[in-house]
Amino acid sequence: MRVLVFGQTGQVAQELARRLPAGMTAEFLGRDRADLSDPAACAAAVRASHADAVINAAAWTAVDKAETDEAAAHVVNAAAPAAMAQECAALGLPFLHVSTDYVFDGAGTLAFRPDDATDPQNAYGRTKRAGEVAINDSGARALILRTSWVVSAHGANFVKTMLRLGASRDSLNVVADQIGAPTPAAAIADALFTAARAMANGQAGGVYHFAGAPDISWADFARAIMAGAGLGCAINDIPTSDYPTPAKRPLNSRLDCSAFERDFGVARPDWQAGLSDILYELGGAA
Ligand SMILES: NC(=O)C1=CN([C@@H]2O[C@H](COP(=O)(O)OP(=O)(O)OC[C@H]3O[C@@H](n4cnc5c(N)ncnc54)[C@H](O)[C@@H]3O)[C@@H](O)[C@H]2O)C=CC1
Repeated sequence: MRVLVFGQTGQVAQELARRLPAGMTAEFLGRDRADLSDPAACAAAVRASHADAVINAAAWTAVDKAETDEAAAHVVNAAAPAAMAQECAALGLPFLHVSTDYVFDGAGTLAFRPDDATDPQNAYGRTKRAGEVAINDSGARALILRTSWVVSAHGANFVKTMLRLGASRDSLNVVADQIGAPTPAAAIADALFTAARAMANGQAGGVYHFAGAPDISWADFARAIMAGAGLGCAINDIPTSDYPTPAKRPLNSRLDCSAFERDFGVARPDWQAGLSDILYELGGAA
């Protein structure tokens, strides 16, 4: 089975490259070969690929920057995936796309289910939601996998930020009223491959949630990182209101992942084990 992947240097794309299952080959398109600012070029890349399935692991992920450049983020997060999906529909290929908890408003304390009403609270979330809608409208057999708080040993993410700051500070203030789930990029890669194979064998797609377990606050996650890395940096709980950012973040990022486990047999990954693997890879484990 041959898979075309948009993305090469991102967290999920790198784990897809490292975790390619036996019996699958994959071609990875970095920005140099497929710029998502050019949707027609993305459609052409799908057409030229002769793949059995297409995975989009590339996205505009600069959440705060999207506030001031929403039009450009929209092209990358909505118009380009729409073009990919339309081409997949024309060719009869399964299309797998990664989306985000930020499509929800973050209200309440219950876990969001895939069919709950969306109401993004920031520009990034609006562009990602627009991508979902366009993919659904494309007629492609598509799987939209919403995830949250992606972490890995590469790229920019919360684990690496905490390790950098924790090495030089005695204490850090971290928001304690945003609850969600760290999700190892490695687990997302495995989930995408499982779903791609199932869909190539005829299984239907849909909108699914996939996030690590258990749910936790950013502050408690920071404590787990410091403990795992053997750093003595103390974490002080602060409310979101004490850490203003250009883009509003949802307080409740809990995702109900039961449908993905039911339909694809993949349970929520244990982020604590994933964190240990990341710290080991970075050489920072105690
Ligand atoms: N990072 C996170 O915490 C979360 C990420 N997601 C979603 O997960 C997916 C994967 O995210 P990550 O791997 O963490 O992101 P990342 O930021 O590590 O990687 C994004 C990739 O997209 C590429 N890219 C950006 N603009 C491009 C363009 N114009 N043309 C071609 N490539 C372009 C980047 O070069 C990079 O390789 C994305 O769809 C993202 O929206 C969802 C929830 C949380």
